[in-house]
Formats: sequence, structure tokens, C-alpha cells
Amino acid sequence: MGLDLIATRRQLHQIPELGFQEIKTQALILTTLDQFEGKEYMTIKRWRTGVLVKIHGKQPKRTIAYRTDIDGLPIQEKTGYAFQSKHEGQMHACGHDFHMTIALGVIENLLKHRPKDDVVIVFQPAEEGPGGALPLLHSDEFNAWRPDEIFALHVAPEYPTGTIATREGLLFANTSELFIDFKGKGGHAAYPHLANDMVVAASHFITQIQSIISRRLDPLNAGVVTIGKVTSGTKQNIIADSARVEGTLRALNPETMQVMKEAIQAHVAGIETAFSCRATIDFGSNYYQVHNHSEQTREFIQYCRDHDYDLVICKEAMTGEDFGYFLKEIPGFMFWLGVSSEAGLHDAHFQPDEAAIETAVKLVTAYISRGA
Ligand SMILES: CC(=O)N[C@@H](CCC[C@H](N)C(=O)O)C(=O)O
Repeated sequence: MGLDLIATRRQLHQIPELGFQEIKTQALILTTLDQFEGKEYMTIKRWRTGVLVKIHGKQPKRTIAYRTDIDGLPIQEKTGYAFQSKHEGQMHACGHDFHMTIALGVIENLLKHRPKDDVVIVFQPAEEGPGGALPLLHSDEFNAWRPDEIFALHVAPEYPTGTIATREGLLFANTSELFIDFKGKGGHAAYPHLANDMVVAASHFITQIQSIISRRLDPLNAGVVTIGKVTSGTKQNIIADSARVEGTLRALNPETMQVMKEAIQAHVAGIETAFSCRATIDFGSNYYQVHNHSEQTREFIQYCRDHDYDLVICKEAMTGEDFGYFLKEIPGFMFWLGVSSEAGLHDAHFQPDEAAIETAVKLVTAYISRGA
């Protein structure tokens, strides 16, 4: 009996793990691969918590790669699914359970009907952070099987199930994480003049940096500053001696990202002066933009049109993806797969439509096998 795609997705959904901690996920991928018929035609390698699979083509002239990410997010799930995450505070809220299931379905198909060329399927850890693509791309394991072309998909809640959306050129933005620690002097709530309040300092900083977008950037060259987490204080009547601000920066080109980082540094320096405090800035992991190569994207678009897929030529998005690092070095493309969820990506209620999995397995298998 073949792979049950829905059951596999639900199994994966129950065991989300954060970047470079995907131990159970890796084990489940390996166990699933081990059950496939035709496994003599594949070679499997582990890379950290990821997995690389090579399917040996019948008359290989080149290698085509397909990549899936495998990590989950630090979100407490609120879907109410019977197969809800078993890991407290962790959830597949960005569709990586879908992405992995699709990759497994594709491997099963390619082992049954071997393609002409070699195929490498990459199960990459840590897409949500700190970033698995760059170290994987420069690993010996990957480079021993370095492909001529690579592609990937990402689920899209806003499109109807099975819709394929992509574009030539820029698809996803440049990103940089942002972590700032403010250090001041704590004290009694009734004596603010004897303390140095980091709740107030951090609040000023968060409000001020909104003007980076409105006053520092060319309005035609968009950027985003989002602060997603603020931590400070111990009790309502104690002035906090420290505050930590965590966020992300987004920009449509690397130059704009640089402008934003310099502006952040200037604002932090201003806060240090104004509030007599100290601050450290960490830009965390940075993802290079996902820039689809024209020739490969056009061929894929034409294939979708010729085979009656619901195709949308979409706009670029401010999401980030470390798949951009692969595309910086290897020709290829990324596309969105519609999964019609009312709740969006990174939302505790995210409920993608499982019907999209089969559509994607068929498309990716057929696209890899075309011309065979
Ligand atoms: C598709 C998606 O949602 N990707 C994530 C990538 C994370 C980037 C990085 N860790 C950051 O937060 O800057 C996204 O948030 O866009």
C-alpha cells in the first residue's frame, strides 16, 4: 500500500520541533523513506537534523533538486484539531508539515517511475531560524550532490486550494532578525528619579523606529519593521532595569536593508543618550531575498498553463525564506501553493486545506519527470 499523505501530514503536524532540534521529525522522515518500494534506487544522507535523498535517474545527464523545510514555530496551537501538536508551545503554523509530506509523496512517486535525470530532495532544518539553508548549501554532503537546478514551494493561506502563484524575479524579501537588550537601573515605582526605567526607554525606541519606514525609506522601495516580542520587568510596582526587544526587518533589496540597519543603530544610540542607558544590538540571522530565475520560472509557468493548473502571476511578498540562498547560487524558483486558510501563516489557528497536498505531489512529480 502506498503512502497515506493525510496520515503522514497529521503525524508530522503532531511533532513540530524548532530549528536544529528536529530529532523526531528526522526520525519520521527516515522511517517513512525506509518503507518505500524501490528504495534501492535512492541514497540517503543525514545533514545535522536534516535529510538529503538522491534518487538515481535512469540515464542521468543532470541533477534537479527540490527542497522542503522541516522546522516548526514557537506557537501554542489553537486549531482544536484532534491531531493537534503534542509539543507544548510548538506548532507547524507555517505549513512545513505540508511541505515535508509533499516531498515524501514525490519521492515515493519517483521511486515507482524513475526519472531520466538524478533528483535530490532536500529536507532542510531551521528555516524559521536561525537558518539552515546557508550552512547546508556550503556543506560537503550537499555539494557532493550539487544540483543544476533547484525549486521549492510554500503554502499560501490566501489563495484557493491548489492555486499556483509565482513570478519571475523577486518573490520574497530580504530579512534580518533584530534583538536589542537595554540595560538601565531598577528601583521603587514611587522614586522614578532614582532609577532609569527600561520599560519607558524600550517603549520610546519601539515608537521611534516606526518612522524609519515613513521618513527614511523611499516610499517606492518598501520595508517593514515589526517588533514581535518585548520582555521587561518583574512586578507592577518595580521599575525595570532591563528590557529586551525582538523583531524583524524586511526590505525589497539588500541596500534598503542596510539603510534600515543603520537607522536602527542611530535610534539605539539616541535612546542610550536620552535615557543614560546601555544597549546591545544583535541582527541575528539574515535571509537573502528569494529571486526567481527567469528561464526556470518561465518554463514552470508555461508548464502550469499547459497542464491547466490555476495559475496566478503574483506580487512579491515581505515574507522571508532562506531558500533565497540556494537561488543566489543555483538557478531555480519558488512558488506559492494555495491552501485556503482563513487564519494566516504564523497564526495559532492556521488550518490549511489538506486537499492541496495531492495537487502539489502530482505537480512536483510531473514537473521533475517532464521530458523523461
Ligand atoms: C515564509 C515565512 O513566514 N518565513 C519566515 C522566515 C523567518 C525569517 C527570520 N527568522 C526573521 O524573523 O526575520 C518569515 O517570518 O517571513
